[in-house]
Amino acid sequence: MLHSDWRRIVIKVGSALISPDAKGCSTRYLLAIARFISECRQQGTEVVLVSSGSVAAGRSAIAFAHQPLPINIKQAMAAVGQTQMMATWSHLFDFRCAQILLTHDDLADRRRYLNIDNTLRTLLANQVLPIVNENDSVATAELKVGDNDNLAAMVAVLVDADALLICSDIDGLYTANPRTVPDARFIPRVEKITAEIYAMAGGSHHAIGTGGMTTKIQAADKATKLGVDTLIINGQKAASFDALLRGEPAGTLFVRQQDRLSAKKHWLLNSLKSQGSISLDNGAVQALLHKGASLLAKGIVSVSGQFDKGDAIWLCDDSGKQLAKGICQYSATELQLIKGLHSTQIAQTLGFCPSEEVVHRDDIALTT
Ligand SMILES: Nc1ncnc2c1ncn2[C@@H]1O[C@H](COP(=O)(O)OP(=O)(O)O)[C@@H](O)[C@H]1O
Ligand SMILES: N[C@@H](CCC(=O)OP(=O)(O)O)C(=O)O
Repeated sequence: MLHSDWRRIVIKVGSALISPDAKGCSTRYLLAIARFISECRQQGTEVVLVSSGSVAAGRSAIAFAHQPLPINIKQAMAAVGQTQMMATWSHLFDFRCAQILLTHDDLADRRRYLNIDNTLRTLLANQVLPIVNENDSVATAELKVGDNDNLAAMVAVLVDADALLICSDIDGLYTANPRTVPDARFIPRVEKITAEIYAMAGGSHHAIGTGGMTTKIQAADKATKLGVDTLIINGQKAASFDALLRGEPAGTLFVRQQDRLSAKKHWLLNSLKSQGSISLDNGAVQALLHKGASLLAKGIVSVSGQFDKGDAIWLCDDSGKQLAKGICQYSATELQLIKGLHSTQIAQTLGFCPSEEVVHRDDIALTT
């Protein structure tokens, strides 16, 4: 049985597993990974896949002999390889897959961040497997996250994942790159990511990987700070997945620094500045405080301040007491129009309905 705390996981698969010979996609390693993903879903764990490999898979289609590859060549390769990569994954599953291509800008812009969050939640709720990659064909160097290890960590935080599994071509973290330092020792568990841990990491040994161990440690750093356990495992060995499915350790575990929910609550309450507030009727207050429910338009009595979709706002009772802070799916202007309405009336009033919830339960932190 998979780790019982893992209700939602993000699995990142590196280029070396998708395209081991850098000549199109191969199922050599993907079969075992696909079987693992299917098994996780059968056990009730939701999965988001972050898949590299578009550049590696499209490499043979675009003529270019020199290294490093210029950006326009990589973009053309990615445009060819992305469709091949998606087709390869889709053939390995008997459920639907969805493609999500992101740039750094999409994650930095609050409005787009929320849209991605809503899309991913909707896909998961409909048992579709989201397959995320960087939008390599359009993103310029300045717009790029740059590597899928960091992208996967951002996605793991975005979807409130319990764990991030980084599947690579090596068993996990060693004290130095074992391909160049033969007596490097394997590290099964990292309690805290320090400068010493960063110093162990070297780059990739092959031309198709991006970042090597450095970007994996950066990813683990980002994710564990926000309550996401991070594992680096060898995706070339089916035994790694069998061990995880039996609830046994595999690879290198970077232990999360604090509970995921308290990390998010801390971030919401202390890092996000509130841009406005809404007051709620008694029914909404009770649902918020005692049922852990999302906030619907029906329970909103009044709106104050000028805030935009994606801003943090205070949720107050009718005396103005601040009960919780949350990320609002609508602007203040839109809320003025839909306050007190049933969710089914939102679309006919605004002409659109990005979300039935005004503030989703995952985006609410109670003050007490
Ligand atoms: N300290 C280290 N421990 C393990 N691997 C390391 C270390 N430093 C560098 N590496 C290299 O990182 C590689 C994995 O990163 P990378 O090639 O980018 O893979 P991926 O395509 O899976 O992202 C390993 O194959 C290894 O050559
Ligand atoms: N987005 C790129 C992959 C970037 C990347 O981080 O690659 P890797 O180090 O193999 O995970 C692609 O699809 O080719």
